[in-house]
Amino acid sequence: MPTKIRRRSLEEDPLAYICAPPDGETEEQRHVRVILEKEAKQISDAIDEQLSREKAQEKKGPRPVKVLLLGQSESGKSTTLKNFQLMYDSKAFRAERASWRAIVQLNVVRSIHVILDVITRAQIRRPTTGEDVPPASPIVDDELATLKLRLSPLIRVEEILMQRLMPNGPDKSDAARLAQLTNIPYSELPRNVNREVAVHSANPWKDVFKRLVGNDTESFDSEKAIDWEDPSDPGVVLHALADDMKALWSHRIVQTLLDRQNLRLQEAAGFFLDCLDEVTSLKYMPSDDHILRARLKTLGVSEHRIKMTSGGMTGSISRDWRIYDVGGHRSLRAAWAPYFDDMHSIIFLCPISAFDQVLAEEPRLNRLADSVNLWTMIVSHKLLANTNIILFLNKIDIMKSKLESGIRLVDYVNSYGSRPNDLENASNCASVPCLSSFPSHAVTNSINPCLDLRKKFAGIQREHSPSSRVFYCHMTTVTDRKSTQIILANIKDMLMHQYLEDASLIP
Ligand SMILES: Nc1nc2c(ncn2[C@@H]2O[C@H](COP(=O)(O)OP(=O)(O)OP(=O)(O)O)[C@@H](O)[C@H]2O)c(=O)[nH]1
Ligand SMILES: [Mg+2]
Repeated sequence: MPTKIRRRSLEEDPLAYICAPPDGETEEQRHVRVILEKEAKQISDAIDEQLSREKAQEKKGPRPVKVLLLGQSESGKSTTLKNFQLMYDSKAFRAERASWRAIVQLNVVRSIHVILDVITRAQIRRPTTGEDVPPASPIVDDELATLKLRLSPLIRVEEILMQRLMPNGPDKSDAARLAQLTNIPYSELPRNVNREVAVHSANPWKDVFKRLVGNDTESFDSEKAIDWEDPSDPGVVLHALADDMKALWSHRIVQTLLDRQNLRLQEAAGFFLDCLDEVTSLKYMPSDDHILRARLKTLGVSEHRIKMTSGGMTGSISRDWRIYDVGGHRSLRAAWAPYFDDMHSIIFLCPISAFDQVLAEEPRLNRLADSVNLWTMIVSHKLLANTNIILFLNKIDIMKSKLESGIRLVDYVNSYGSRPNDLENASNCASVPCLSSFPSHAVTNSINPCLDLRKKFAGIQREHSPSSRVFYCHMTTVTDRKSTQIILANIKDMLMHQYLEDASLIP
């Protein structure tokens, strides 16, 4: 029996609104949610304790500059952190290169599994009776069926990679959460479609991958870190299956099937099928760009310490920075709040290209609408009243290619009207109703989100901030190193300057 739960409004309690249970929650779902919330509360209390210990410690020296990355899942938070590391802690970034090789390999296997699932569905729906299958639906021929069979060793590759990544098995709490959200037992979720690779922040990143790189912690340069002679290295199987994977990806029927299902794999996170020659080569080592494009979901909150130096008229100054990367999945957002106190700056990422998508964890909620709800919650939060807010309207590259391919904004954003379907117009469109007023259960066609995103987000910030504050907005593609590094360098200098001003070191 669905239980009616009164939704608290954004004005009453923004955080409760954002974390509110989905409409029509059943008793069983409520039971699982209550257990998970209890777990989350315990974690949150432990974080509070840890933070107050750290604060006591910090009083002994100069305060570090603290930056919190926020935004929904797949908005680009971890990718922004990677850019920071690449620029200012390149030794640590290099040390992780061998580990990212495994993630890229997992990403490749995942994309292939998505295709194999599509083929399986097409085979099941073979039009023997003709019911509910369009007459022009492509039939999986023998060649494709054989290719599918030949690629079955990839299941073993995935298992080996997952075992190395998570020697203690998948994170059960995440499994429970995902199962609860989809109503399908976790063990029965389609392989690789919903089972995203995720590593909990409690597992230190490098420790997880020591298993891949061996015990020599000093051998940071990746060539030496990998045992190239290891016959069980997943790279060997991937190399052997490279031609079959390429044949599958370029197969006419596969492309038609993907098209029919509106599956735009090229725009999905962790897409590497267009460079299979490179990523399946025997001595493959991911480039910086591949690392930025690799997808690994974040669970929990991880803290990254980087020493930053800023030069100026008064000489150069070094400070410790703490950058916090959080998981953006809906069930993980309750862990954000303990970090709000004492934060210098928030970088909030909104993937604007997601205007035509819904949240994986709440399929009735448009992703742009979710970002706007989150944004409203963040800017109106009292604990963040004096925190700088930097907004990244991210994934501009995907936005551009979507608009160019004819995906019509008007189909998702009613207020866009008959304006031309291009990026410039999309980002300059004015006169739009307040996004936060549209119902969260609305499906894309009936919502009325604004298209003047810059103006709209800035307007919400002005309207909802408890007091006036520093606010910057950038249109970003954080997988693009060059443009992102310019933006991050500016942010670093701005925050350092402000830090010194606050400490009265600059008049
Ligand atoms: N094309 C493109 N891909 C991007 C961009 N920003 C991020 N991505 C990719 O999107 C995927 C998700 O990015 P992440 O940084 O892992 O997202 P996140 O916000 O940390 O997600 P969670 O950890 O689930 O909260 C990765 O594969 C990134 O490479 C962008 O501007 N353009
Ligand atoms: Mg992340």
